[in-house]
Amino acid sequence: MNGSFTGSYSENFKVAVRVRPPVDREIDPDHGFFSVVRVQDSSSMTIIEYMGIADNDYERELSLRENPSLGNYHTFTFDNVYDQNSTQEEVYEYSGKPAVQSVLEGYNATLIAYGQTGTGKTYTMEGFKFDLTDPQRGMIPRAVEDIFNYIESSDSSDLKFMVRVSYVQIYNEIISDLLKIDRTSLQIREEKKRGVFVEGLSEWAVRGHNEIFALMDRGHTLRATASTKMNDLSSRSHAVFIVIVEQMNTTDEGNEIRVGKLNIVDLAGSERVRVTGATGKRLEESKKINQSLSALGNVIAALTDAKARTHIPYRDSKLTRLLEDSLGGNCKTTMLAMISPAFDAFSESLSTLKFANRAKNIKNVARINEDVDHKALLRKYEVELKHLRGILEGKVDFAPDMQRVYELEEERRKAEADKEAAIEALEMRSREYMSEKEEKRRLEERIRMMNSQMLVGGKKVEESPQFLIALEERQMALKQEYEIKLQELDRERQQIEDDKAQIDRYKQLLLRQRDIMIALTVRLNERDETILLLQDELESLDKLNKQSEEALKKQYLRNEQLEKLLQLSGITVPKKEQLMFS
Ligand SMILES: Nc1ncnc2c1ncn2[C@@H]1O[C@H](COP(=O)(O)OP(=O)(O)OP(=O)(O)O)[C@@H](O)[C@H]1O
Repeated sequence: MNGSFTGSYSENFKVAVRVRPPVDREIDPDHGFFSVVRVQDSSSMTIIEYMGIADNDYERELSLRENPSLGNYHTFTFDNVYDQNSTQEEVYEYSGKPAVQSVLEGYNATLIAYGQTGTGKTYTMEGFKFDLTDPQRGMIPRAVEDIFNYIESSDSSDLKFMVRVSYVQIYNEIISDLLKIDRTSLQIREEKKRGVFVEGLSEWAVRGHNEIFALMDRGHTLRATASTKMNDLSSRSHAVFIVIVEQMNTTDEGNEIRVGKLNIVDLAGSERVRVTGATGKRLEESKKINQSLSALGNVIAALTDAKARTHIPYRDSKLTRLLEDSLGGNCKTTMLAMISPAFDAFSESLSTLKFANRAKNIKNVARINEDVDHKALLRKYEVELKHLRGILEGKVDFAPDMQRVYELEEERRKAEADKEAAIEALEMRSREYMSEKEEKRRLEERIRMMNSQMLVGGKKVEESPQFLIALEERQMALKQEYEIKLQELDRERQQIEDDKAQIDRYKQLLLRQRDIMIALTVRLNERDETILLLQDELESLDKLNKQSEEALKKQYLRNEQLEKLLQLSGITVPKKEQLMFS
């Protein structure tokens, strides 16, 4: 890889801290707010650890004023420290703009937002809406605006640009593409020329900020969809928005290509790691966030170890692997650590500051990525264009096929129209998303206002008429809900009883049938016995009959012998019939 080295090492890894203003829940309605953070100037700050016994912010403040030795004062210096009054514009100007400028010069640059949940990572990175007129817009809209302003202001026809974006998420150690729903379980690869990259991650060529905002909107929607399915996914995943700016400068010596890459990293809230009592899926999520953030801590510890360790454990998590170039590699990185100024968040804030303090010692070596890859898209397009021009010129010289030219022109117009329609649809979705976001913000604002009004009234919220009415309404609604539930239960009970009665009827029927069967069986047995008796009787009668016949036969033979004897003796024997009729 060609490229010139730039800046001192420390200039390539910057750490900034932003202290957000207190939010309503951190403000005492009677005494106001007392910050545990003192910002001395634009690069140093102190966080005060209270060692006394006072148990509320007001008394703590008084006792510290009376006896400052009750405080343990932790002082830090960073490249930039932003206090609660600093504006989005200031934060971008000092911590975002230099990264964008580096990208336009062909460097890799990364902005990492780190901190406890609710400390302002999203506010700093995105703001409320992607609107170029909103003063509260964050780093991303401002960076995108700057990139396209730069491109538009370059009036040299020798300079050509191509901007591509990707949006990737790491959730439970699984990498997925937020701009292509079907691309999940992606793998990280490393090539000598390209450095570390996600294989198969979609890249979208964009022509203006609206197209980028539409794509971000799309990524948000995908994250949100997953969030409903997978229970609060968005705040429990790390997300990286990637903007690649390729520029080709045509000079007499040939084409010079520079490829700058901007990674905007929104880490999962660091305090989530401590979720206790979580079970099942949430416990798994917490463990994975814990693992990846402690892997990040280990990489930073290894990179900043005075003994100059050679092994840096990038491969311990997907997050550190993905950020390998940004942490100790070829990149200009800025870590923005966010903290709350409230006493309640003291220990989280102190650990964030210690983490950021260690990160200050990371040394990156950044190079301009010149002609990083012969497959750089701009170069490819240029070669293709040259080839097509050659063909066209050849055709014009010989036989111009005007019909084909018209067809091609028509195709081009159609493709252009399709693209416009797609862009319009994306813009519309972006607007819808923004207005939803705005609506949500307005509602939150109203709730905040109502809460503060109720407190200003000097009454406890629980005693206010609005609260009592709302309570009564809620009770009524609950009562109705229970009544409906009771009716449903009653219906179910009735149904069960009906079913039971039906089963009883079947049971009776079966019992009756069983009795009939038994009676029939008894009768059949009796009949069988009668048949057997009759058979026995018949057999003995047959026997008797046979005996009689035998006796008769014998008698008959004796009679015949007697008759013969009588005849021989001359005695006439009357016939049987004669005897019978005489
Ligand atoms: N500098 C600031 N000025 C005004 N309001 C701020 C600032 N920073 C944060 N806030 C407000 O504090 C609240 C929490 O901020 P935000 O949602 O950006 O936190 P987060 O760190 O991204 O939280 P999470 O990790 O849950 O996404 C929001 O209402 C936001 O508007």
